[in-house]
Amino acid sequence: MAEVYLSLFSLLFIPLFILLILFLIVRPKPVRVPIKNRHVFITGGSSGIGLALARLCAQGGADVTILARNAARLEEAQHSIRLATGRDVRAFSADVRDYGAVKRAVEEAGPIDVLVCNHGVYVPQELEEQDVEEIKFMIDVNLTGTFHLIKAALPGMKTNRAGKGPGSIAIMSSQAGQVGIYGYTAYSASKFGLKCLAEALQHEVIADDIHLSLIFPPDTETPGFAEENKRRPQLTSIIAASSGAMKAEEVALKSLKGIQSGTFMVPCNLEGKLLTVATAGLSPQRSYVDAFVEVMTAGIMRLAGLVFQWNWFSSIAKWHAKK
Ligand SMILES: NC(=O)C1=CN([C@@H]2O[C@H](COP(=O)(O)OP(=O)(O)OC[C@H]3O[C@@H](n4cnc5c(N)ncnc54)[C@H](OP(=O)(O)O)[C@@H]3O)[C@@H](O)[C@H]2O)C=CC1
Ligand SMILES: CCCCCCCCCCCCCCCC(=O)[C@@H](N)CO
Repeated sequence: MAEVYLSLFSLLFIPLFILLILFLIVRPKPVRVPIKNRHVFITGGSSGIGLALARLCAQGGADVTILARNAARLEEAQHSIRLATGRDVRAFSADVRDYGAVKRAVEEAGPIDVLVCNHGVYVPQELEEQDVEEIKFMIDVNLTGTFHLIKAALPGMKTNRAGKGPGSIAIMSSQAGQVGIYGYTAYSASKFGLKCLAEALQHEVIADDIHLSLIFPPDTETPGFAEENKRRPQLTSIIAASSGAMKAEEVALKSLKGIQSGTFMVPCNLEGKLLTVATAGLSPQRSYVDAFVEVMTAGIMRLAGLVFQWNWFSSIAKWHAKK
């Protein structure tokens, strides 16, 4: 009998003890990042997820600035946001690959409270088939472009931060930035790079009350995705379908909630939640509840991940057999 009580006790006590420890040690500490009356700067704000997020932030009372290359699409976006929210947003035409142009735009826009690096390009193809120029294009826009943007914006973000409350740098990754998949060698590499950038940068800017969020959407219905689909290898689509598709507005809503709660890794759907727990590794975690889930399910999540890999390699083998 005593043994039963003892095992019952440890069954309850050990998890509660872990929960208490996590409550005490999770870092950085929880934070709220407001957007009302604050300057939110969104790259790629003229289309898809960025446009949906710009509209949402304008609705929430933020002063929104958007940046992209194509001036006509920027103007269209300004018009549609004004129609939907009654608010004016500012727009800058620049290529994130051009550091000088990014710096000029960011300086003219004025100090930023919430920087959303959402711009991105994706041209899927097997590495052997893909032109070197296309590989460089994805790395330059997605990864180097984000470096340019953050470098240009940081001095302004840090100025008088103490008087303005918490700031945020949000980076649009992808579920293909959590696991490498067929057809995405360059794209996944560019998105994985963003994760390392965010982890290291969080250490550097925590003392300035600036908080990083990495957002990991699945396939999302956007103009860019429609283009991608015209040339996406069949196997890429098969593997990507492991995670359900979303609408740009849904991803924008998850993104905003993640930014406002200062969450470091922001999943967008149920599969994304599993993927985020499975790939938690040594990432910062502010929520002791999420940390508890990560600790308690680590083994079973690894098992689930291996089952997914088994399934993906089976699809690849089947596809080759059919050829
Ligand atoms: N849609 C999806 O399935 C998924 C998308 N994502 C990520 O979400 C982000 C947004 O994607 P989505 O909304 O689909 O994309 P869209 O192609 O619909 O929009 C991309 C935006 O980025 C801008 N942009 C592209 N290149 C540059 C550049 N060199 N300099 C400045 N701005 C640029 C575009 O404007 P312009 O061309 O005028 O410069 C446009 O505003 C990307 O980072 C993408 O990787 C992640 C997971 C899934
Ligand atoms: C342990 C549990 C694992 C759970 C599920 C794993 C599901 C992985 C699916 C990966 C999908 C990648 C989509 C990328 C979309 C994208 O970025 C392009 N459309 C271009 O933007």
